[in-house]
Amino acid sequence: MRIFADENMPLVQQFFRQFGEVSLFDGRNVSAAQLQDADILLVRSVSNVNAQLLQHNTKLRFVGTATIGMDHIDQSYLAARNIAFSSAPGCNAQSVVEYVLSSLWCLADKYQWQLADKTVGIVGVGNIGSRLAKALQALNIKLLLCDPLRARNEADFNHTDFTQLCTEADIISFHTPLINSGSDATKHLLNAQTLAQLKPDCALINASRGAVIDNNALLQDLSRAATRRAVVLDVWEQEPNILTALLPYVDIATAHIAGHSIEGKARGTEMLYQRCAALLQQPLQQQLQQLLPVPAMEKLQISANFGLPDVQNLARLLYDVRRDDAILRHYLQSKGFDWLRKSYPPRREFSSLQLCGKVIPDFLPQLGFSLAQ
Ligand SMILES: NC(=O)C1=CN([C@@H]2O[C@H](COP(=O)(O)OP(=O)(O)OC[C@H]3O[C@@H](n4cnc5c(N)ncnc54)[C@H](O)[C@@H]3O)[C@@H](O)[C@H]2O)C=CC1
Ligand SMILES: O=C(O)C(=O)[C@H](O)COP(=O)(O)O
Repeated sequence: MRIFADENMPLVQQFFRQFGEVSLFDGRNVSAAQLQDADILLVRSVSNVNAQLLQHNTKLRFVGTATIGMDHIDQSYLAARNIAFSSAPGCNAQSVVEYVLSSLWCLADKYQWQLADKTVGIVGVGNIGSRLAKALQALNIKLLLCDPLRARNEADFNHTDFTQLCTEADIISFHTPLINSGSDATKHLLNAQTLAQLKPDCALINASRGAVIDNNALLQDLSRAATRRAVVLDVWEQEPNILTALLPYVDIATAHIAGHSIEGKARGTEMLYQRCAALLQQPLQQQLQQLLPVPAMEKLQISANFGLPDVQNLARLLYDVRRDDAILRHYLQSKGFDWLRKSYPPRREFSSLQLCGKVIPDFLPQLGFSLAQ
């Protein structure tokens, strides 16, 4: 069995060698000729899997993307060819939540906000959006939730229409898939018209897909003297060739790494491994927990005096998004966007640090911290 995998897929050898020979490729530049012998194809978001890429391959049985987003996969084409497909739903959801939390804390420091006075609008309340909502509730932050699909299917879902959310939110965080057309399209959901409806100081966070915000319209908006909004962008239109004119206006700019915690990426590989094992009717020989590196900090003692104001310091032990903003601003021009992603420095999730103490406040597990056994 021949397995072809993106070179940026951690632990792929360890998981997949059980099924056969693993060959690695550069996901952004992979060609149809390279993949003609693949039985199993494992990609990340930078490879468009479609008729053109698979034109020379007649034996492919499985395509897996170690990502949540699937906008790079032509699923109808795979179904028509009877090729099994899987994404990795939720694999890096916690990583994105921690990115957004770190961004909020950085903005709160920079602009001296009291986050408890802010109303955060979450657009797209799936795996990431609902975890984020739980974390923000733990921090006593007011929420508006917008998810028309959930509103249609769940009678008790407290939905706020996007237009209303635009006028009422102090901060908006986007967590939708990229949907190009139809009544729930998210492409350019935030455009010149909807940007004009926002409060002049409404902050924006986009860690979903770049094209959910019309980047040219955003540039126009941010260039206006009347606009005073804080902006966090992890994703950009036309990656890797991003609109660099936005950078001076953006408070936190990162290279599509919100989901790139060690756990988030490796969980994606493991989910595809489990799916493949089921498809090939093979036993599971590997488990992520055994393959993850030991974290630099394993345990921390919490005293009875630990309170909500201490959470930010605790979280910063593990991740501060300003590191990634600084790396982008320093290296984007000389090394490029894809280099920033490929050379991403290690980041562990909150759960890697086990908290010990007689009384652990409820808000800590709600934020994703784990308790010592
Ligand atoms: N920056 C990064 O590193 C990462 C980005 N992502 C992006 O985040 C997206 C969301 O991830 P998950 O929460 O795991 O996906 P999910 O599929 O669990 O949830 C997406 C939610 O968006 C809702 N939705 C769809 N259309 C909508 C619309 N027009 N308005 C409002 N809500 C809408 C859906 O009903 C669903 O509840 C992914 O599709 C991916 O594009 C995901 C992981 C990492
Ligand atoms: O899961 C997703 O969707 C993402 O956007 C990933 O976190 C980043 O995807 P890659 O480009 O690393 O595949």
